[in-house]
Amino acid sequence: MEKDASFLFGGITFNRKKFATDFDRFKGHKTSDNSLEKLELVENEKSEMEDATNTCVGKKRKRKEKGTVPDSVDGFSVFKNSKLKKEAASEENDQSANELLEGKKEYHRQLERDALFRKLHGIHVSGSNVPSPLHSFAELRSRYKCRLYLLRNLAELGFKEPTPIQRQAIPVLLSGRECFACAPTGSGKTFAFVFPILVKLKDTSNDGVRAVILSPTKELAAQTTRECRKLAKGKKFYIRLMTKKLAKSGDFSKLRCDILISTPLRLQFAIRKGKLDLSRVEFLVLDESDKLFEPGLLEQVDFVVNACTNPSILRSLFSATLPDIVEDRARTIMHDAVRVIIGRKNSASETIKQKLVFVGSEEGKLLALRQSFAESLNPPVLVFVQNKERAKELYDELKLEDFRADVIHSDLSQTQRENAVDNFRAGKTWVLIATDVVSRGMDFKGVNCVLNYDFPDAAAAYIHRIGRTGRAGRRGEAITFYTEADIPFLRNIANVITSSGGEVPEWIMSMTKKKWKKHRPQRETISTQPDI
Ligand SMILES: Nc1ncnc2c1ncn2[C@@H]1O[C@H](COP(=O)(O)OP(=O)(O)OP(=O)(O)O)[C@@H](O)[C@H]1O
Repeated sequence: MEKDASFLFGGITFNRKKFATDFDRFKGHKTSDNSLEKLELVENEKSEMEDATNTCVGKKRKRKEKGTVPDSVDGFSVFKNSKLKKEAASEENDQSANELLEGKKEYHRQLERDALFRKLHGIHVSGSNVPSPLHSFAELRSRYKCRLYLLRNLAELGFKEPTPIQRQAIPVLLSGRECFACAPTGSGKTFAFVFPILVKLKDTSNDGVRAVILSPTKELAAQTTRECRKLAKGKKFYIRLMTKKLAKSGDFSKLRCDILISTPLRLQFAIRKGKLDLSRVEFLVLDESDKLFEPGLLEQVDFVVNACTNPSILRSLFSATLPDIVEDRARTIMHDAVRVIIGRKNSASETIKQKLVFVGSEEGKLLALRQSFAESLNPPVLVFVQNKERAKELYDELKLEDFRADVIHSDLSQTQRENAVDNFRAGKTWVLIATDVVSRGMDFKGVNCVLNYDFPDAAAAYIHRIGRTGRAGRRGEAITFYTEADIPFLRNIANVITSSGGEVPEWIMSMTKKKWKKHRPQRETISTQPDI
């Protein structure tokens, strides 16, 4: 983390009023935090009352002892009535005390039920007053008065029940709490932050941009925009993707926009041009937050965060990998945020079968790749290499073969990149050679295999790359080639494999863990052509 991160999110305070929605759901329900407060309040009042009664009784006793208080006398109703009233009041007190006690017990029973339910779904939370997880999408209506169109859209998308991250992060955000969340790749994080935004914004308005979603890449920003529109279907919201053209010449003072999805650079550019006011932004999502916190993007992100000056803004951080340093930073600035971790932090999805393959040297890789494709090519396959030069080289080697290869990297035009993604999605391309430009967040449905032709430069990169397969509960396969030069870094990947239920040879596990600095060795050119 760079030093300048210190002012990231500075000056924003948590608005306690935001608890109101979640408290509301407990109205008439004995388990609310609010009712707990009430309980405590009334209990205090009750004990004060008891003290007062005791004092009275004491005084009465004393007076009685002194013989100054007459017993009730027939015909003197004033004494009789006051005694009856006292008895009735004390009965009422007893009754409400019992009810309150029962309410308190029920509140604790609810906490236990929540804990059990979270355990069942691998949900780990920390923070105060964490709202109960969702048991079903239908609860969104009863608890948060979510509009019917949203539930209809979820049903149309074929979503039967919330994923674990959705079960917990949606209530957190809908309760007006900030959130940092870490959940495996392909586990539905996108809807976990898009859904609350749509519920809370209710309708389109003329107020300007009210929600901003930051994504580290243009591809991911475009995908999130599409997902957002899918969920908002049937409702007139202005959901815009920040394109190059919009950033350059869009006049946001004249353009309706409720939700804006952008990369940090484009957003920074538009703000600097003075045509974009983010002072009314109510929701700011940093998707793939650990990537956004990396040097290079951090300054731009910081700029955007500082432009969102609404004091009651709700910020949230989502990623499949949440390094301690990012979490620590988030903790110091998001004081009342809820932390939601699904499964084990920084681990891969358990639906991916992971395999390490020793290929000796760089030369061995092409051979191993061809052999692997010849034995069992199960398209679509995503092949990751270290950089764009190597992506071009590998593509040159494979383009003439009959497994319909294509390539995507940052040197291609936006249209070429979009075409590469679309063709792969449509099944026209079987093998897509890629750099890390598509390693995060991209939801290519049905990728059967991810092949790390070049060893990833960090454990987080590994988790995101292989996370392009095995999504939304489907099975997937991940193969990672390693050479002699990669061996010192094997242990870090091996840890990811074992923590998601996979097996690795004992000798790898007995290696010492390398303090991971980005492992980007100089690799030999990919070519079977003889050197001239
Ligand atoms: N409740 C649900 N039931 C079934 N499928 C769902 C549900 N929610 C989301 N999905 C689907 O799961 C897939 C993965 O979702 P998404 O892209 O949000 O994952 P993610 O957690 O953001 O992954 P990554 O970490 O790679 O960005 C998508 O195809 C999405 O449509």
